[in-house]
Amino acid sequence: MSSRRPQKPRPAAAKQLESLTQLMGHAEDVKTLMEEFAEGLSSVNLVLKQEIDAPNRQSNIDSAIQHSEILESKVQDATDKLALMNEALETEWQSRYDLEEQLAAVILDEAAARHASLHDPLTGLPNRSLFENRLTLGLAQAKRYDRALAVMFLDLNEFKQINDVYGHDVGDMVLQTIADRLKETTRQADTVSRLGGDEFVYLLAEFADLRDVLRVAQKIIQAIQVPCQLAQGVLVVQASIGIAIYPKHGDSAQALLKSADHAMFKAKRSKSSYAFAG
Ligand SMILES: Nc1nc2c(ncn2[C@@H]2O[C@H](COP(=O)(O)OP(=O)(O)OP(=O)(O)O)[C@@H](O)[C@H]2O)c(=O)[nH]1
Repeated sequence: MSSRRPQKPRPAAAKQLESLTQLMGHAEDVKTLMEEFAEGLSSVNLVLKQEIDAPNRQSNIDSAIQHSEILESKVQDATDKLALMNEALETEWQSRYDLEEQLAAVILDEAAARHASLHDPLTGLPNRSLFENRLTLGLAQAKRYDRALAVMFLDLNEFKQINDVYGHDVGDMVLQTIADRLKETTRQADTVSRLGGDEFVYLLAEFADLRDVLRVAQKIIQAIQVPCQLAQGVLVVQASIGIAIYPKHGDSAQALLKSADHAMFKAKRSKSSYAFAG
């Protein structure tokens, strides 16, 4: 799991704001120059109009030309400033684009880190932490609406042998196959999680009565027993399930998990596929 803290884009944003403020200053300069230019041009036009009947024609023309040259240089100055502004604006756009990309990457990183902190890397199933959150939430709802809730603790039988005989990689593949089947048998309101090793837990938030819970347990048992077709051969895996019901077998997340775990051992000892707590 990555623990890298995402970079905050704040200093870059402050810099961008400063540059934009400078740009506004430039824009004001250019606006003033343009206003001066328009004013100057109309005064030159006025001089040229008056020139038609003027007694000192030559000196008036000289002064108008001089005035016009000054204006030309001001226009050149404004044009240069505009070019600078364009350049600065392009830089700002590029920097805005970079910041947006940076921000998108930070958001993706955060989402990936959050997902990794709540899921099992081998199977992609919710991990213990996410399961406990959902169980606590489910319990709060069950208490509020006076409903029952079931926790099923599931442990594969003789899984160690698979590792020992076929190797750890094959063991991993079996765990992934079982996890995929468990996902398929889980309804949207329910949660299945891998606690670690060959242990999985189920949270059943909605069911009418115990027969419903048993039906789910049997569905899980059957799904697990479907032979795993691997390059190394065909493997049949079996599981033992312990079932605890709120409020009968516990009224906290820890108490229910503990009761379901004990029931799973009871099932294992009696070689049954499942057993209820108590
Ligand atoms: N391949 C693989 N094996 C794992 C992983 N995590 C734990 N294990 C192994 O899973 C096995 C779990 O064995 P246990 O549940 O104790 O024993 P078991 O053989 O299933 O026996 P019973 O539960 O009594 O039927 C151990 O050998 C662990 O080393 C994993 O991520 N991958």
